[in-house]
This record gives sequence, C-alpha cells and structure tokens, in this order.
Amino acid sequence: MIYLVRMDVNLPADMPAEEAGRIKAVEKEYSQTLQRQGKWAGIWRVVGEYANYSIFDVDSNDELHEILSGLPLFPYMDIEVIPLAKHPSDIR
Ligand SMILES: O=C(O)CC1=CCC(=O)O1
Repeated sequence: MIYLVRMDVNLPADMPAEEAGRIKAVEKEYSQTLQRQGKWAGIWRVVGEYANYSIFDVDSNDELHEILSGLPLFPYMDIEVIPLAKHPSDIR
C-alpha cells in the first residue's frame, strides 16, 4: 500500500539547541533505516518550510501508524496521510 504523507515539524521555541540536534540525528537514522528497507520510499523537503512530503510503501494502515508514531519528532509533528490507489492510466 502506497501513502503520501506530509509532516510539518514544530519544535518548541524554548527547546535547547543541543536537544533539538539530538532528536534530529535520531530521526535521520530512523528514517534512513526505513529507506534502506524500502518502506520509506522517498522524502522531499517542502521549499521554505520545516516540512516534508514522503512516500511510504508498507503492508497496512497499522504498519504506517506504527512507523509514524515511532518517529522521534512525532510529538512535534502535524501529519497528514493520503492513501494512494493505482491510477487506471498508469502503464506500469
Ligand atoms: O526534517 C524533517 O522533515 C523531519 C524528518 C523526517 C525524517 C527525517 O529525517 O527528518
């Protein structure tokens, strides 16, 4: 199952820079592990925003929820999930 996911990150203004840097480093490792597994199929920065659009290729809603709720930045994110179905004009 393919999902388009938008993540907006809102770190508290009073979060110490060292703590923010630590969480971002753990987030990067978490994301790159899932990318190597093929579950996190792509990630793009939204120009001018602390946000990304990502594509996930996972087995179920439950698996996606587990992945998203396990993000180290999850407590500081607004997340929008758009499930994608095969388009009838897709030639693949
Ligand atoms: O920087 C972001 O958009 C948040 C994020 C998700 C995965 C990652 O490495 O950073």
